[in-house]
Amino acid sequence: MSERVERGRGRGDVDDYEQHGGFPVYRATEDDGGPDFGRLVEALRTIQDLGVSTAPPPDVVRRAAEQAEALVALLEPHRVPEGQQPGGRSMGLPGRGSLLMMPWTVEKFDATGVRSTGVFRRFHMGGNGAAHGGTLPLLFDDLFGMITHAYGRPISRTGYLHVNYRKITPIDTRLTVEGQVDRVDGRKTFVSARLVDAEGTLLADCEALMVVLLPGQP
Ligand SMILES: CCCCCCCC(=O)SCCNC(=O)CCNC(=O)[C@H](O)C(C)(C)COP(=O)(O)OP(=O)(O)OC[C@H]1O[C@@H](n2cnc3c(N)ncnc32)[C@H](O)[C@@H]1OP(=O)(O)O
Repeated sequence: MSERVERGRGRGDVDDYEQHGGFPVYRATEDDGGPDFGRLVEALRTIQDLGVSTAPPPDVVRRAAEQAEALVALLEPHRVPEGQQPGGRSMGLPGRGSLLMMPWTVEKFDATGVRSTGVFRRFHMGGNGAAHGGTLPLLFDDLFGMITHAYGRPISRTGYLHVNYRKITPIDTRLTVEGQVDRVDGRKTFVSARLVDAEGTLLADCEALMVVLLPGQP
């Protein structure tokens, strides 16, 4: 991905990252967390699934709480500042190894657009087997960040994001999201994307405005 980062630069209005605002460009790696980081993240996601889909007896709850607290104690001494943790920067892992982002896999990443596939998991569920409505903007917003970056635009933030929920988005079902830059107007980058199932049925579409940050803007 660092290669992609380099390739993306220079196409925007400002190719010097010192000249505009926003967060620093963090170095992205394939396996910054080492060979077991993917296992850890996947186990933590499964714990999130189990946390919302099990009803264990009290003694199991007590033991699970003790083990969870032991894991917290193990990891706690290793906190690092933003940009130094592998979570969110491990480009070889689903969702870049982030517990916040959808654990999806990027299939296409270039200036013509970005495509990603994956499933909404049990812990993403809102009700009746459907993904929570708030998880779709997260999926689209993260995709738009990648699209903007792949297009070579300077660091931008989302000005607005409009989702049309066309059909129920099922959990535990492989889906595809794909989008692209539609138009650039000064600091404004207009982007759009579609979420479809394996048959190509449109589940949701989204359009958004990404605004290039000015120097000093956070
Ligand atoms: C390349 C890496 C990509 C990373 C992607 C990260 C994705 C994210 O999730 S970011 C988090 C969510 N977003 C935020 O927190 C943003 C919070 N808002 C802000 O910081 C500011 O409002 C910001 C920077 C977007 C715009 O503020 P400001 O710099 O004052 O710009 P402003 O002059 O108001 O707007 C610039 C242009 O955009 C337009 N615009 C801005 N917001 C909107 C909006 N909501 N609707 C319509 N137009 C808008 C303005 O009309 C203006 O247009 P024009 O140049 O034609 O007059």
